[in-house]
Amino acid sequence: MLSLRAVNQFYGQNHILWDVDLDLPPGTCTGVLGRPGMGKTTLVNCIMGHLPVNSGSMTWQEDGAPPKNLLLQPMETRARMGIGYVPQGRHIFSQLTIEENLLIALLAGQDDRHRAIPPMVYELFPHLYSLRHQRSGELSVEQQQQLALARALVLQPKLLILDEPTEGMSPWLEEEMGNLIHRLNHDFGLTILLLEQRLSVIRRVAHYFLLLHRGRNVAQGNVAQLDDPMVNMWLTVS
Ligand SMILES: Nc1ncnc2c1ncn2[C@@H]1O[C@H](COP(=O)(O)OP(=O)(O)OP(=O)(O)O)[C@@H](O)[C@H]1O
Repeated sequence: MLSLRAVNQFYGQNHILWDVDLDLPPGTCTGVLGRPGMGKTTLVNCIMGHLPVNSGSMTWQEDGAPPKNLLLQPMETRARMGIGYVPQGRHIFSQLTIEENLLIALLAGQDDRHRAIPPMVYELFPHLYSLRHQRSGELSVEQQQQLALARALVLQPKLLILDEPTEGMSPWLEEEMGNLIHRLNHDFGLTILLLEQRLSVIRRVAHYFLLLHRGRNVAQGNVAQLDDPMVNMWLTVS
């Protein structure tokens, strides 16, 4: 579905991503791990087109369709092509109602396929349906995270990118979020790229992992290979 090869990115003179390779096969869930500041969000910003890539390639391919050079697609087109994004910190419009937040997200679709909020959104989040006329700023952390997810789903993405979805959540809510991510991946067939500090979540829902350290992928593979020595070397903060 998405392949990155030798992606490099700079903030001014600072070289942030170094030759990053990543493959996201359709229907898989991949966790991106790393200590704070190691380049996870920068990588996603490059995929979404929020930041320019200095060198390397990004190829998007859907079943039976010819591959597309993602780097040639403007930011708005990437969302329409099927890449959904839930940013860290959610960034919902707190003065607007739940429904207004969802309708604004729908505007980005700009075509006949995206005229109404798809039924699966309120099926997944029945609470949001009953509260749909409530201002988003009045929602709990969990409900706000659900809204951020729902907003990314209104354009019915094929790839969903989640940046720290369990941030600020209790262990119980973390488990609920894990269930939801698993459902989106397993039952709805979404390909998922999950940036997550909590190893328990990655181990539970991801098939593959990519470990970033100072902007380089120092390890990647099947999530079963993510053992304690690797965790101690690259993830434990001393
Ligand atoms: N706007 C910016 N201008 C300059 N440098 C930046 C900018 N944003 C991030 N950086 C630097 O890029 C590096 C990678 O940051 P990034 O936010 O991608 O890391 P991260 O792994 O997502 O961290 P976190 O887990 O804290 O979100 C860091 O050294 C950071 O200081």
